[in-house]
Amino acid sequence: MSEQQRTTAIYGVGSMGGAILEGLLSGRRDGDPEVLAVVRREEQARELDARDGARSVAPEEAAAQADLHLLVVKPAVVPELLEQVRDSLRPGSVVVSLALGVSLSDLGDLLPDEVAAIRGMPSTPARVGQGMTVLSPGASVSQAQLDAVREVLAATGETIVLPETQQDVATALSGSAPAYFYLVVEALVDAGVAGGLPRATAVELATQAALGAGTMMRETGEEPALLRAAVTSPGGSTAAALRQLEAGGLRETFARAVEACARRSAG
Ligand SMILES: NC(=O)C1=CN([C@@H]2O[C@H](COP(=O)(O)OP(=O)(O)OC[C@H]3O[C@@H](n4cnc5c(N)ncnc54)[C@H](O)[C@@H]3O)[C@@H](O)[C@H]2O)C=CC1
Ligand SMILES: O=C(O)[C@@H]1CCC=N1
Repeated sequence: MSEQQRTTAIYGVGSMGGAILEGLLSGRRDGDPEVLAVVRREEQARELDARDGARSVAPEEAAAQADLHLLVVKPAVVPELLEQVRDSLRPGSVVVSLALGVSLSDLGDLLPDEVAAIRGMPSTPARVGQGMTVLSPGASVSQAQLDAVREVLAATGETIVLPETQQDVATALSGSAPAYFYLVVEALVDAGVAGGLPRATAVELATQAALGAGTMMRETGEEPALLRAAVTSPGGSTAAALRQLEAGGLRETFARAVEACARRSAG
């Protein structure tokens, strides 16, 4: 994949594929190739064609034209989709499967030898350029191919390369994790409303607290435990709240949640 000819195709534009498409389109510069999108519904195809920088195409056409193929269909759809496009894929192109639990070994069985495979796990904040994609490249992926994939995905947020053996637990801390944070914010909002705040105010306060905490962790690089201690004034209100969270079994609940998520990812 050279800089000039890099064309990306997305197969499946649902929650996750839609988020990646938005990230890619917002990072697109004048002169960049269109992002090709494979969708099933006519109406969705028409909506995509009306967007600047996107074009809906048939699966075989995407396979023949793109250098980088992002599979964002449900895991069970991956085999039939690759069966449909495998003979159209160009030698030297790279298929990145972003489907839960689809292994490099599965991909190897479904792809021609001259097409490289990467297993990945993205996250929906890709929509606003704040996603994380955990990448595990197959043995035949060259450094140049991996760099090119990371460069394309940079428009959707961060990327990290991990061994495939860590994909399941990484899914629990990354791909699925935005949902846990939304749930925490939902719970805080309900509690704030119960305490007398207007719902919109409660959402605004809890959202800013989440954003502020995330930005502090990212920008200071300090351990979360230290940042938490800095909020916890001796004998104060935060200590009273944290004691209740610990009494409610927060850590054990998250330990079980991560374990269940990783188990589900492993199949
Ligand atoms: N939603 C999330 O936060 C994350 C999802 N994923 C993975 O992304 C994949 C998709 O998940 P969601 O977006 O949540 O599901 P979804 O159901 O919202 O989207 C799947 C899309 O694929 C389309 N589709 C089905 N068969 C197709 C075909 N043959 N060709 C083209 N499009 C086809 C469907 O019409 C739908 O729009 C899954 O494999 C999931 O494991 C990974 C990380 C996070
Ligand atoms: O829930 C799921 O199966 C997908 C994979 C990770 C996040 N969402």
